[in-house]
Order: sequence, then C-alpha cells, then structure tokens
Amino acid sequence: MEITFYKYQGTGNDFVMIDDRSQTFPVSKSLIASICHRRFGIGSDGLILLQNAEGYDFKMVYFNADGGEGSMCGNGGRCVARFASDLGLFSGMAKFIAVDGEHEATVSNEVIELKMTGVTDVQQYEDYDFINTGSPHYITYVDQVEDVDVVNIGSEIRYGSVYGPQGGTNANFVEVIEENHLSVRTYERGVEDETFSCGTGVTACALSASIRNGWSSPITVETIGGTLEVAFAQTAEGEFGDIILKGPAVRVFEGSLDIPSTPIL
Ligand SMILES: N[C@@H](CCC[C@H](N)C(=O)O)C(=O)O
Repeated sequence: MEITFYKYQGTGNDFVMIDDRSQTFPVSKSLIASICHRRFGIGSDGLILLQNAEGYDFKMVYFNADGGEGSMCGNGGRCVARFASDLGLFSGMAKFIAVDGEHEATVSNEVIELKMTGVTDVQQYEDYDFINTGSPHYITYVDQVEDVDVVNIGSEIRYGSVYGPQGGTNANFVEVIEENHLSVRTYERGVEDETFSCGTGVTACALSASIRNGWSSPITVETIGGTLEVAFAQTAEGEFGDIILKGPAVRVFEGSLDIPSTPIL
C-alpha cells in the first residue's frame, strides 16, 4: 500500500503528517514507530493523522515516535493547522478537535497561533511545578540550561517513583533569561529523548514562570529549534484561560511511503 506523506516542523519539533480523511491508514504501534525511526524510517518526533470530524474543520490524531497515541502536542497542533490550511480546509480560523478537546488556530504566513486547553490545576512544590497543558509537564528551574543533562535527568523524572507509575511525564528545564523571557529544554515522554521544542511544555513553563515571578502575558520562550510566544489570561489564582501558543510551523517536504505488510521494526 502506497500513501503520500508530508513532513512538517514547528520550532524543530518534527512530524510525519498524513491526510487520513478516508480513514484508511492502518494504525499500528510498530508501523508508526518504524515510520518515525530516524535510521530505518522517515524520522520524526511523532506522526499525525488529519481526519474528518463532524462539527469541526478536522480532527488531529497524534502518535509519539514510539508509536503510542500521545496526549496533546502543542507544536503538532500548530503543524496540523498549517497542513489543514495548505490543504485548503479552512480560511481564517480553524476549529479542530484533538485528544484534549477543542482547539482554534489561525494561520498567517509562517506563524500559527494555537489556542490551548485551559489550565485549572497548577501544582507547586519546593523545587518544581507540575502542570497539565493537555500533556503532563514537570518544570524545574536551573541557572544554565545549556549545561543540563536533559536526557539522563529527564528520563529519571519521567520513569521515577512519583510520575512513572502514573504513566510518566515530560520534563522541562528552565532558565530565566530576563523578565518575561525564558529558555527551555524538554525531555519528551514517548520520544524518550530531548526534542528541539515542546509546545505544551513551553506553555506549562510560561504559566509556571508567570506565577513564580508575577509576570503578565505574553512570555517569550527560546527553545533549541526557535522562539515561541505564550499569551494567557489568569482567570483565578492558579487558573488560566485564553492560552495562545504562537510561532512558526512549516512544510519541509512530501513523499510517498510504501507501507510494508510486515513492519520493519
Ligand atoms: N511535542 C509535544 C508534546 C507531545 C506530548 C508528549 N510527548 C506526551 O505524550 O506526553 C508538544 O509540542 O506539545
């Protein structure tokens, strides 16, 4: 079976994108893991199926690079909005449904603005915060983010005794550059590695920093793959709405994929 695929990236978080409005893509964990594999496949942090959904411009179905269906992906949401715009599925503002509920997105040139799910539960501990922005995020502050061993420390947090038994978490390391300006590196669950950027992670870090430092919206966040901006409204203590994740997302290439009858991994 041969299918056309597209590759998109948003601040270096890259995704294989498939127009699955016919719902014929043969979903299997091993097949998706083999497609995302950086040596044996196309190579990506995840795979996204764009499907039809009644009452919406489209539905986003997101899988992590390990082939498992993930929780919400912020950069993936921005990339799929760009893909839907490239397919001509909407003009102006898109309304789509994802695993964590409804989202709105606007696309102008390279910049995509994605409305994220509201946050009602910010957990603050002595040396870290924990916030679910559609995906679970552990957030800790460091002096020099470039010196952090993100993969080893991130993996200890992800599989550790607190979050491991709950399905794991993504882990973010944050350096405050100046007021309303952060630098973030993220270990991603499901990729089991550091990625160049994590949209739900960046969002969680911006909300955490706004509480810890009393900062107002918007907050600019540097990642390895580029710059994102997070705007928000604080609706009550520790509660946020109108959260907008803004930044570039672009198509990198397209190709055709021969789906083997037996996956290669
Ligand atoms: N890269 C994503 C985060 C994806 C979710 C995560 N890996 C998980 O399932 O926990 C983003 O941009 O938000």
